[in-house]
Amino acid sequence: MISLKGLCKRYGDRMVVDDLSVEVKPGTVTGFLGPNGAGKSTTMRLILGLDHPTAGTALIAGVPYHEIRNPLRTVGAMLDARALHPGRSGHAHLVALARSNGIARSRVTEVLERVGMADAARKRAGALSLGMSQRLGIAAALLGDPEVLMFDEPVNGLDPDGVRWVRHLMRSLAEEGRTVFVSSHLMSEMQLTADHLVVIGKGRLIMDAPLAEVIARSSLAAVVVRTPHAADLSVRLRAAGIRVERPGENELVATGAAIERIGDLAYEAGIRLHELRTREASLEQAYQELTASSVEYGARKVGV
Ligand SMILES: Nc1ncnc2c1ncn2[C@@H]1O[C@H](COP(=O)(O)OP(=O)(O)OP(=O)(O)O)[C@@H](O)[C@H]1O
Repeated sequence: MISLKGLCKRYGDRMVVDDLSVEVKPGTVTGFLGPNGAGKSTTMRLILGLDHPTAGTALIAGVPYHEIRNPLRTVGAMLDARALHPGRSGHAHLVALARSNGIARSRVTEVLERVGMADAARKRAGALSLGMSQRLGIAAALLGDPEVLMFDEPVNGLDPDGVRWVRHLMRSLAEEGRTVFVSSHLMSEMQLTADHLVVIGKGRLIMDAPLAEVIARSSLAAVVVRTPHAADLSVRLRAAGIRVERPGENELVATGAAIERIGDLAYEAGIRLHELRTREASLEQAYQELTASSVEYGARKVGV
């Protein structure tokens, strides 16, 4: 579990993380979304004690990072896959990390196998492709078998196979009961990976809800009806306060009401239906609506 309470970070006169209160729960993949500069990486850095909050707290398993006795065994993170000594092999990097954290050397082999790079880990880190560096960064995060995992843009620059692999890994880590907190700009991928979403804009919380709810709340979510009496039904639905569009002679699209209500109103009016279905918005669409007013390459100025 990761708990943020009133978390704030100010750089100069900019509030880049602004009063964030969120609980990131175990057993789920929580996607962390927001436009460029929204404050996602800063929030992750604050959680990992790499920066000090201006106000508020960030706790992992109930304690601030600097009070965790065995950090690598409690939380694993990949913030920047390229942050490795380029001359050292991936294997040597993990062995050093394991040694300095009291983790058995056998665990290095285990995690390298889990990320599918048992062989490539013998190469110099500087000679690894971006995809392999990402895998190595993920291996390092998994080394201490931690209950909490954080990944900043883990699929950045990966090919479709790599993206799919990361998705399955995130899902299996959550199924093992771990807390998985992952940022990404790839909405189509997040829609397939995350159970829950935390969306921020200009450092502030915009949404903290299950993925399904975020998508259902989109104004583009609608009920599509096909009926030979579309004109009659439109009148009935509008009278009931439902927004209706008529894209075709025998078709209408209703928003702002559940599918059951549309079906009941049609039944009560004795109107025959040939089709009644929901139209889901994509996460991309829902996200664009949510963040429309936050897409700006700057944060709120303090006191403004
Ligand atoms: N050390 C720093 N000093 C001053 N400003 C900073 C510092 N680190 C980040 N910022 C600023 O804080 C804001 C938030 O940056 P951050 O990297 O957390 O956003 P992000 O949501 O991760 O963005 P992206 O999606 O582009 O990675 C940006 O305006 C950035 O320029």
